[in-house]
Amino acid sequence: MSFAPSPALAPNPWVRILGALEKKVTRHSFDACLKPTRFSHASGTTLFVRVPSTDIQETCDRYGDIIQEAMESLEMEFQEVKFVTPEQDPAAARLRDDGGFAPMPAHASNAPQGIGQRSNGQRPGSPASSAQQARFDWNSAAQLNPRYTFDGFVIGNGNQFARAAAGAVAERPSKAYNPLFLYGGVGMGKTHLMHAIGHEMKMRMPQSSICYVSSEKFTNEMINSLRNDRMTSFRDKFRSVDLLLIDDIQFLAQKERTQEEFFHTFNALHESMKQIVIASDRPPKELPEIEDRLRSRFEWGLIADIQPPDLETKVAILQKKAESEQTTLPIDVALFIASNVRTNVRELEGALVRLIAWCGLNGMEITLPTTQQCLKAFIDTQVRKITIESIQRSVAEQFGMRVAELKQKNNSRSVVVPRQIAMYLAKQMTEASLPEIGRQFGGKHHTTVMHSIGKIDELKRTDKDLNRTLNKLMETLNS
Ligand SMILES: Nc1ncnc2c1ncn2[C@@H]1O[C@H](COP(=O)(O)OP(=O)(O)OP(=O)(O)O)[C@@H](O)[C@H]1O
Repeated sequence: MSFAPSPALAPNPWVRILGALEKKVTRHSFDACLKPTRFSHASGTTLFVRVPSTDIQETCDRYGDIIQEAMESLEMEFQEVKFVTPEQDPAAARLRDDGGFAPMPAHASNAPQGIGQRSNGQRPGSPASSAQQARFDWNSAAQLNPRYTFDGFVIGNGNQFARAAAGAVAERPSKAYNPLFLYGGVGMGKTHLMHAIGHEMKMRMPQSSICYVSSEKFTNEMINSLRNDRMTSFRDKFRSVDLLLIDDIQFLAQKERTQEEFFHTFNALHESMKQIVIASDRPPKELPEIEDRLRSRFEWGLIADIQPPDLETKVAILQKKAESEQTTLPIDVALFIASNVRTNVRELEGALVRLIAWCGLNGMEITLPTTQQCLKAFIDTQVRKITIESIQRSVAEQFGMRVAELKQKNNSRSVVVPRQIAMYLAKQMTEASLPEIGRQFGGKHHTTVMHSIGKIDELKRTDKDLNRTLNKLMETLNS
């Protein structure tokens, strides 16, 4: 029997399963994780269900057993449910290629009223639902993570200024600070704060259109629109929002055409008193490959940084996250995790998720000894973790230069070779992707990183000195 969906007629099997699940999980878990999901498509006996983020995907995967039970009790012929993020979903990819925005347009989800995001009131397939002819339906596409709220954000010394600024912007959009520019290291809560602004504004002004987009997605969509001669609808779409939340702005480095387009989007929104919030891994003045006119606009409003959390804040974050998982975390356990996981809040959460799952699966209570046992390998890797920063430091020391020089736009041989070596080591010794490596070297394009790695690979075959240097650096980093 084939379950290929015919959007207008086929009953939505996922909605029936959700109906059953609603009775089996807590209201909080249902609202946070299951409610934002959408039926994507069916293939054979597998149902594909779209989730807005990998976090939610991980949590939904844990419901495998009760989903199985629900399918059996509903006498469905499906064997399995696969949760896919918009990036992993072929159906979403088709929409993206079509120039639509990646996640879950209301007409693609066949979603029931009352579950998930608000409907825009249009009938699926009606002429007005076409992205070409109607204003883009930001209600269905805002992509806000339901867990990233102000309530779920723990305030500490390192983030209180950014949190206060975000609160002011959400309360008085375009009147408090416009733009608000948030910056800070990896996993420090910039995205969380942006989404929280979106949620708060939506609550205060339900009719407002909110767009959260990474600069990478903005770029990709612009390229698609250029290719398909749809720039007018692209512009209309982004210039029709009341709140634009744009993440990872550093990715606009060297993308001149996208910077130009974003410059006009920024001006159009600012002039019409719409709020703009920008997040970046560094302050505007350290974005050398962003045009001056754009950088100066980033400095128009308020710039707020987020510093790494101190021990107390990390403990409070862990307890808050445990609470939302309905788990009690003893204080000694929270202190142990907080003092051993030193990288960022994302890793902190990773350790907690692992601990809860491990204790749950083994039927064990969360105590200090079980935590030490469960997180041993995790913490060992943390201790040994080689980062791009540590590579940059070692390479800079080896060549008697400053780390900043490795990131600057300087093409003299004395800088290019150490930079290529550092990029090569970053690829070999960390799990960072090419774009991430490029990002940490002053916003270099991933093709530049690829070229650098290729160059070192090639030289290594004949250059003994280079091999000696590489071995020495690897030894230092590993020790
Ligand atoms: N102060 C905080 N309170 C509660 N949770 C936090 C806090 N800071 C960070 N987090 C959590 O840490 C995780 C990573 O945060 P987020 O994705 O916002 O980081 P980011 O700064 O945007 O990182 P990146 O630069 O890698 O995108 C999220 O799950 C977020 O909820």
